[in-house]
Amino acid sequence: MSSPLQPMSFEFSNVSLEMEGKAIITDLSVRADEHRIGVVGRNGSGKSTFARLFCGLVKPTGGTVRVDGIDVYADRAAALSTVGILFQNSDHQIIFPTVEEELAFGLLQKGWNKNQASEKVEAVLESFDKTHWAKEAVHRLSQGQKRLVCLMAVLAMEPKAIVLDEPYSGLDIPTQMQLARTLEAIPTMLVHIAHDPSHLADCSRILWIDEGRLAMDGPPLKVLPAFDARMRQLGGNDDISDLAS
Ligand SMILES: Nc1ncnc2c1ncn2[C@@H]1O[C@H](COP(=O)(O)OP(=O)(O)OP(=O)(O)O)[C@@H](O)[C@H]1O
Repeated sequence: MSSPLQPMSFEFSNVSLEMEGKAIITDLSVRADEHRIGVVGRNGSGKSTFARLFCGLVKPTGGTVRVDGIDVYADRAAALSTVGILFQNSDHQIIFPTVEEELAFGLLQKGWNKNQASEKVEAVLESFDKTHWAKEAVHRLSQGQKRLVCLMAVLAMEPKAIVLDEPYSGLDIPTQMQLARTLEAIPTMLVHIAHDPSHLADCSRILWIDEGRLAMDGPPLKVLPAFDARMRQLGGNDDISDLAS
């Protein structure tokens, strides 16, 4: 997993998304080719929606999303090999009863045969020293363990870019540190959504999304202190009922 960084880029061109008559993302344009990109924003600002658009899981109402030049919504087959997503909630990602089935699913979807898929699953489990998990019932694993299963399933697909939606939420500190080391070694583009700015200090670029728009875009030393100051200001003033809508 310490192979050289692969050149990658993504581009949102005037992307908008409305759901149930409400603007969730509004005219968002951004192009990036950095390998570590952070995304911050308040609850409900549109970060997870950005992640779903990035992976082509939802059709923009306007504009296009291209990752490595591929229109990820229009070309689902190419998108499968291009982008991966680690969902905020592992239970939204996991659909199979055992770890090996979960890891094989995406590969079979990609057109691999059963033998190819099971060889790859074994190799991925081995790279994480988790071969003993192969037959394990996923529902018996802890949240942190499930997160690792989801990450392994994404990595098995060898996507060129991975969106991580709050990968550390609900994990204890040792598990966070282990996961951080694993993520650090991944040679693909990582787009990391986080509430805690300290998790994004190693990113080379930060996108701050606010009310579905790009509020600020730049290096972490510029964006994170501004974001942090604004969040503290809001936290000082806000009533708990005043969640971002
Ligand atoms: N299926 C849906 N239908 C209508 N509105 C939706 C739907 N999914 C999300 N939204 C709305 O879109 C907005 C953005 O949601 P999103 O999950 O992208 O926010 P977020 O920034 O990831 O929030 P959080 O930090 O709380 O995870 C919210 O106002 C949410 O209520």
